[in-house]
Amino acid sequence: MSAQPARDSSGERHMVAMYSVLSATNEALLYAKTPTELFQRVCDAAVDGHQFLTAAVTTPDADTAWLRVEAASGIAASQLRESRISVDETTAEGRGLVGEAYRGIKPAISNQFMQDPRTAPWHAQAGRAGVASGAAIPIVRGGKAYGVMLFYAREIDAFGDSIVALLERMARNIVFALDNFEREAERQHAEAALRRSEDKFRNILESLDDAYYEVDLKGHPIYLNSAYARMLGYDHHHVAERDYRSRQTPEMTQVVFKAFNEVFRTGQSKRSQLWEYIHRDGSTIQVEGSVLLVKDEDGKPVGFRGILRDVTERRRMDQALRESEARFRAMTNLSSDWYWETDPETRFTRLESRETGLRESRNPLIGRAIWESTMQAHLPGGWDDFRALLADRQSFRDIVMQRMAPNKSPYYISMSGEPMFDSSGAYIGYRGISREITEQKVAEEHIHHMARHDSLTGLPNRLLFSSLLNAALKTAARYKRTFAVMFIDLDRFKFINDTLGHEAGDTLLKEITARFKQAVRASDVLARLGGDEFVVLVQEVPDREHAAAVARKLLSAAIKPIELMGQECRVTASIGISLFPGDGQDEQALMKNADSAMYHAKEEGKNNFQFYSSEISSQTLERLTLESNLRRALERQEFSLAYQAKVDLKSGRITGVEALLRWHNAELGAVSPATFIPVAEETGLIVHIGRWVMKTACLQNVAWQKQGLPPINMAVNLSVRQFADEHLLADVTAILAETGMNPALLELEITEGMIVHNVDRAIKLLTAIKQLGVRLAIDDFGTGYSSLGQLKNFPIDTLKVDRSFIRDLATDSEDKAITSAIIAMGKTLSLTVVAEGVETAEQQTFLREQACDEMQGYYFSKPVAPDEFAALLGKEKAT
Ligand SMILES: Nc1nc2c(ncn2[C@@H]2O[C@@H]3COP(=O)(O)O[C@H]4[C@@H](O)[C@H](n5cnc6c(=O)[nH]c(N)nc65)O[C@@H]4COP(=O)(O)O[C@H]3[C@H]2O)c(=O)[nH]1
Repeated sequence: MSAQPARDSSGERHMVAMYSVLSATNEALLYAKTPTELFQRVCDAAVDGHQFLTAAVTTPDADTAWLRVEAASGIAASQLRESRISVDETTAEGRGLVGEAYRGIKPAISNQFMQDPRTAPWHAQAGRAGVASGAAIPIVRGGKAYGVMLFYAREIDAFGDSIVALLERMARNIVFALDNFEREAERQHAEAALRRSEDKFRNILESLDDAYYEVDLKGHPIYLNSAYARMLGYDHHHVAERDYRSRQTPEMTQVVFKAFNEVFRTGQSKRSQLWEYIHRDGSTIQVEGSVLLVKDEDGKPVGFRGILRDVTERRRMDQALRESEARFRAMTNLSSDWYWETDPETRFTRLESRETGLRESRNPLIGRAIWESTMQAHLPGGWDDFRALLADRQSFRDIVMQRMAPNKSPYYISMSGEPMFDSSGAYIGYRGISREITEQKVAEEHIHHMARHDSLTGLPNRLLFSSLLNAALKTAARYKRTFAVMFIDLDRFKFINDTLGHEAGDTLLKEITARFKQAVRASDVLARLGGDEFVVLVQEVPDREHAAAVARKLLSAAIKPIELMGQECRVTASIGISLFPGDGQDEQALMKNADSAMYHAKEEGKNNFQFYSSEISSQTLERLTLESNLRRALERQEFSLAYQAKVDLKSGRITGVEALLRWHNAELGAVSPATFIPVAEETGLIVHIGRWVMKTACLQNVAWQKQGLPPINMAVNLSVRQFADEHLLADVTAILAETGMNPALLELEITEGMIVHNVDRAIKLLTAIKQLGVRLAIDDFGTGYSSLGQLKNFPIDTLKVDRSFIRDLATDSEDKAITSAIIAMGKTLSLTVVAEGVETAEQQTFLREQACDEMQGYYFSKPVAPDEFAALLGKEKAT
């Protein structure tokens, strides 16, 4: 239905009023904050100018099609709120102005409301309110009716075309305002969402451990998170004040600038850049950084953003790890040890060494446990013991493992290890080092063998013999068996050794060893106790005759001729036998008794064997007592020196003195040197004793001179063992220095036997002694094998003619001849000739006639105590 024409008379007045309504509604549009407020203000404005009785804005309920009054103003407002209006065409309430306008999307006008059948349902109500005409104007949005504005006027024909057009404009303005509200709501919504997302984003950035930055194209900070400030040691406020360049070295700034520049140019992000920053405390921190180009909506670059991670500690740890790894590697490279690690099942996972791996090839052990190799563990229970130890997670040190190398030589390693646990304390395997110790082991075994064997003959030594004897004792005692211990001493060995030299002696010992071995059974034990002493443990000896048979075999083995240094020699043996159990129940008794039986055999003329008997032991005891006392004589200060003068045969004046050793023992009394010197020789004690003699004699000589006595030569005897001692020269030198003795006054007496073999050594040693300024004399000359001709090779000063030639000078013409010859030859060699053991005037006269230089003997003086000798010398000085 179209609007009926409004009355002309009131038309203009209406239009003016309508314009003011329109401007009022426009104002409402400006100020209203919500659609409801807007609707109310529009309705108020429409009613305010009394243009309309009532104005309302309605919207249909989408579900029920009933209209909801959003806002209403004017006198019929309250009725309107209560009245039922629908947009449903099928109902009477839906066919009114509002329903029509809504559905038709155009104004529905009723200028004679009370007569209009469309508005019938509301006539009663309208009549009470004085409604004469009505207009429903749709509020059209997006081509659809959003709602309907309803106007009532008190006049008929109130809604002419121009009024309706204005109302339609009003509706459009409302729509504009609604759109604005919606846009604003959307904007606010978007803004809130943005704010929420920004907050979220910022929260995330703030909770980061890594530094986050956003800078503009000039590098000025736009946003830096707090981790950024923390990383550099500043508070948040400070760090934002300055750009990154102030916290970097100029060189680093260049590096960073280049990276940013490249990102700017290429648009490509950069990651894992390694930069350095200067921390607030001045230290340098290492940072791994990324740069991304930030663009605006138009794709124009506006800045950069990225993450910075402080990797100082990580890199320091990496570096430390690398260094420690390098150190470890250098160590394994330097040492010959292997470093190894295993998994929890003790299978090797790592094996490192200078050569990497085991000796023969690569690492056959990787992936295997050590007991899966060909190695054997040197543990009492073998690998079981080792596995038990590992199961207990015990550390172990220097466990020796062994196997045969392909060439059948033994191969040893020593292994040390400890369990490994991870950071949670869980066991993860073993680690340790191993080293090859084959050489050491072989050497140890060699030493072990050497410690138990004699190096010259390869026979068991005293130590090994002792343990074998003890083992034999146990078995024999348990099984009631008998055995014999035989002590064997070679009779002429010392002589051969002294005259033909050590080499000959060694050859002899080896030969005798071979023969003795043949003479006994394999089950018997032959050992060398030292020197020329052997011992045999003869197993299963049922009676004395059996033992005697073995002894006889040994004797005949010894006596067979042997060629030494081109000479045929013979040695004999003396054998002493003790029997188990009759002659002793233990090692000590059996050995001691066999030893004394052996001495008895010697006394019985050598080259025989003797069984132990209680009678012989007393004699042996004597020697043993002597020996044991002698061993303690030095420390007990039982030695002294006697001094025997040497006299010039022409002038009769004392020219020198010989120091002679005396031993006085509390138990044994005065023991003659002829008795104890050989024992001291045999036992080697003579070396210490001889040193003591030389030192005491020198001190005495110096003391006499200090007493004002004239300086005289001091002769000291050297023994075979002393001469053979490699320290002799050093000893003489040291004694001279210690005592302050004039070397020219010292004369060392040696015997021929000492120098005839190993002539080269003797010449060298004697020459060296001479170079000290010390004189040398040949003692007991004439008894040995040396000829005078040989003597000229030695740097000798004095020749002492042996006492045995002097003794019988008066009666023995041969001795006379020999003595004269020795004196004459000595003279031609410019040696001082001294005659020993001069006891009578005849002897003296003879010697003087032969132009012998000096004499020594009881005739002038016996060996005397130092004081006595000093008196003798003092007396002479006085004359
Ligand atoms: N019958 C007789 N004998 C006389 C006469 N004049 C001296 N004697 C003795 O002859 C020995 C001389 O010493 P020797 O030939 O070197 O013989 C020494 C020497 O070989 C050795 N001896 C003594 N003292 C030492 C020493 O300090 N070191 C070494 N290695 N041997 C020593 O012991 C041997 C014996 O020494 P002693 O008993 O002191 O015997 C001394 C001395 O007392 C005499 O007129 N008639």
